[in-house]
Amino acid sequence: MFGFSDKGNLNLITQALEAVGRKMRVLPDPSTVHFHLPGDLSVLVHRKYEDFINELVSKFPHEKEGILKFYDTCWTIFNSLNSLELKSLEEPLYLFRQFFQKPRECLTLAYYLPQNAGDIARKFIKDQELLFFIDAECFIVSTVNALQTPMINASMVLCDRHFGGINYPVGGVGGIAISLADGLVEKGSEIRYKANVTNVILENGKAVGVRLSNGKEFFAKTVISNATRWDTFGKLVKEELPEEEKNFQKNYVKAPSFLSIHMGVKASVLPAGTDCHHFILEDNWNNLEKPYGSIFLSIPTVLDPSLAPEGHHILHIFTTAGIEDWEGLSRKEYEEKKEVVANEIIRRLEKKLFPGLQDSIVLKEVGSPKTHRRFLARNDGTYGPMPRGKPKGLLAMPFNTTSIDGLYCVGDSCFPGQGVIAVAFSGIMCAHRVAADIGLEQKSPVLDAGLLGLLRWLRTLA
Ligand SMILES: NC(=O)c1ccc[n+]([C@@H]2O[C@H](COP(=O)([O-])OP(=O)(O)OC[C@H]3O[C@@H](n4cnc5c(N)ncnc54)[C@H](O)[C@@H]3O)[C@@H](O)[C@H]2O)c1
Ligand SMILES: CC(C)=CCC/C(C)=C/C=C/C(C)=C/C=C/C(C)=C/C=C/C=C(C)/C=C/C=C(C)/C=C/C=C(\C)CCC=C(C)C
Repeated sequence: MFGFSDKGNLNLITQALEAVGRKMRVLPDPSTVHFHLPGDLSVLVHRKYEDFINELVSKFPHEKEGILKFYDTCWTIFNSLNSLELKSLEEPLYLFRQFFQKPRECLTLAYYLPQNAGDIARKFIKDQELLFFIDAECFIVSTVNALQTPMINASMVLCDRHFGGINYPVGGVGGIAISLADGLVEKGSEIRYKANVTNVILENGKAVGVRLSNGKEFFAKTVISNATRWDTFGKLVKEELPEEEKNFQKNYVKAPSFLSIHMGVKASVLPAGTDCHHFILEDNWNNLEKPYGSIFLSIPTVLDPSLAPEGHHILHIFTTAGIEDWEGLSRKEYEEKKEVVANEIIRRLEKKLFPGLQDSIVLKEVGSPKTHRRFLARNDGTYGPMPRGKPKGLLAMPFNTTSIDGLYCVGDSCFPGQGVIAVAFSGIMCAHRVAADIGLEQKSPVLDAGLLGLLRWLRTLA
């Protein structure tokens, strides 16, 4: 996980837990990911920045200068981000204060806001294989290539992995939700589980509450939806799609979902010193973004052996997959297809990394895009938004307010997009905007109207 460090302003998981009086024990991951790429290009992203740069330069010595310039630009952006107090970019008083206190940093961010990582990489780097590598660097966090990945988001992940580092919460990532929920309840909140919202209740065009599938209704001053914008406006709000959302859907499509395999294997199948995270694209760069084209693999027991019985490891293997492949099958066909597709992926891993993998399996569970759709209640099981074409960086991403008074959105279909830290930031922004709107924080209605209008107009330019 990103966001778990004890320094800077971007350790948003640490901060969220702290806010509710919780702290989790974490184990530092010595690397972010081990890339296994076409042409037997192997790159380990070490935690220490210098080690990573040395490794990358050793593979592309002729591009040393370009590599340094590209990643240095990322650091300029990251340092600007990390120096700001993170609050709502839709709240003008805060925004002006930040511009006044940190003009250089804010202007840097404003300058890079409409730009993408691939264009910047091309300014400094000519080697096509290295540009493909930058595509892979972006793809693992955005599900699209570098030309479609906003530079701010790329900089955030390409630097924070070295600054705050990747850290593993002992006991597993499920502990994060449990700790947050415990802390919230202790602070006086109430959480309703198995509460399936089917409607946002509107009164005179204002959101005033929600209705559940069991018919119960809840009323409030403010409704915040963490469902995707496609679900919020396609299912929960029964009105015609507002113009703002039409614009969002014009600029963004649903990213594919995942096929996920969770396996328990005999420990002996992994060579000593195996890294925790791997990304595998065997022999054709053109397959990077294709469904089932590349394979993600995490082995959490490398860091936290207590998760599996002694002598065993857990493998979480996943690859992008679209819902359309999995619709219209009978139960039997569906189960058979999961088996066939999973076995093929396991065969590829066996060939590339772990000979004997198939015979070492003790337990195997396969989830399809339908599983993601069912258990996460996400439209088509989507991983999040993906630009339809080449985006203008983050310019078109909607923030938290919506065209319906009293209704706000958070999550990965809001600025700045996919990723736990990204959605945590969208939560912080939303909390601040709501606090201003209900009178808990300062606000200026005149400036609000001006800024929100300006942002709306900027989005139409993208
Ligand atoms: N790498 C991974 O495997 C992984 C895993 C999980 C999350 N993530 C990150 O998390 C991000 C997603 O975070 P998010 O918060 O936007 O989405 P989310 O899907 O994690 O959270 C949305 C929540 O809303 C609930 N919900 C949806 N519809 C509902 C309804 N009608 N009624 C009641 N509850 C409803 C869901 O159950 C879910 O708990 C992704 O972009 C991804 O980067 C990554
Ligand atoms: C408003 C205007 C107009 C202007 C103004 C200017 C300014 C001031 C601006 C500002 C801005 C800001 C602050 C921004 C922020 C941003 C952020 C925070 C971002 C973030 C991001 C993040 C991200 C993207 C992340 C991501 C991550 C991820 C996705 C991850 C994932 C992972 C996975 C999938 C795993 C892997 C595994 C393997 C390889 C195995």
